[in-house]
Amino acid sequence: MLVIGIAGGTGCGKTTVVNQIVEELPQNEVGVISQDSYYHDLAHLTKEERGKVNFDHPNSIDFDLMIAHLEELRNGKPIEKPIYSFVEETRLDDTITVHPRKVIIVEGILVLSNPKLREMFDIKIYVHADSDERLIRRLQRDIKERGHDLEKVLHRYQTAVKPMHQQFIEPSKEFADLIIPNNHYNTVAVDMVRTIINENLG
Ligand SMILES: Nc1ncnc2c1ncn2[C@@H]1O[C@H](COP(=O)(O)OP(=O)(O)O)[C@@H](O)[C@H]1O
Ligand SMILES: Nc1ccn([C@@H]2O[C@H](COP(=O)(O)O)[C@@H](O)[C@H]2O)c(=O)n1
Repeated sequence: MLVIGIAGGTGCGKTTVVNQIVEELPQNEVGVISQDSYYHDLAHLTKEERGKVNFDHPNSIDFDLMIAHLEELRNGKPIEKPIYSFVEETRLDDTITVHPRKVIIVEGILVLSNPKLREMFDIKIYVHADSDERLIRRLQRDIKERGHDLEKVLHRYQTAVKPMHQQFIEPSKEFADLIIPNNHYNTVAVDMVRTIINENLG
């Protein structure tokens, strides 16, 4: 199994890049695990309390479960991946079965900052976009898709997203084998990653 880790700050385009990579590959050969699925279950907190959690700090992620799941997949076993609701800001009761695949892509803001997880990647990629680009994209996405208002997005950006990016995410760039510039759509880089994957599938 080939395991590819893809990190980068919020709004840099990780999900978009992963979708573009996967789009033209055989569906049953490639699987995706997103760090977003592994936020700790906060069902015991009220919605107001959940709203105050720092979702950009490594402690907000259940890395133990994420690593255990990746190990299971590498051992040829299926996993029950949690489902996270950004609107409710907690895990849902349901899970999704993910089967082992020849290629697994693991994406998320902090996936290169966790040493144990990082060691499991055969290829480490960091997607870069300037912070102003990322903030603009984040504002548009969170208001449209994640049920947040302008004030909430900006407050979170200043109090958690930006400081955690500087402390944990940006420094993890040094572990990358490949940095994808993504201020603009980067089809060349996407094609290159797809070529590497195809070589492994073939
Ligand atoms: N290169 C790009 N140029 C313009 N918009 C982009 C680009 N890449 C992604 N986006 C848009 O930015 C938003 C955030 O992208 P997404 O892939 O969800 O980022 P991430 O997963 O890193 O948070 C989405 O609305 C997406 O359509
Ligand atoms: N309840 C939550 C949980 C997380 N976030 C934000 O998601 C960002 C990471 O996801 P990306 O798709 O943007 O990489 C992270 O910056 C968290 O602040 C949230 O808004 N609400």
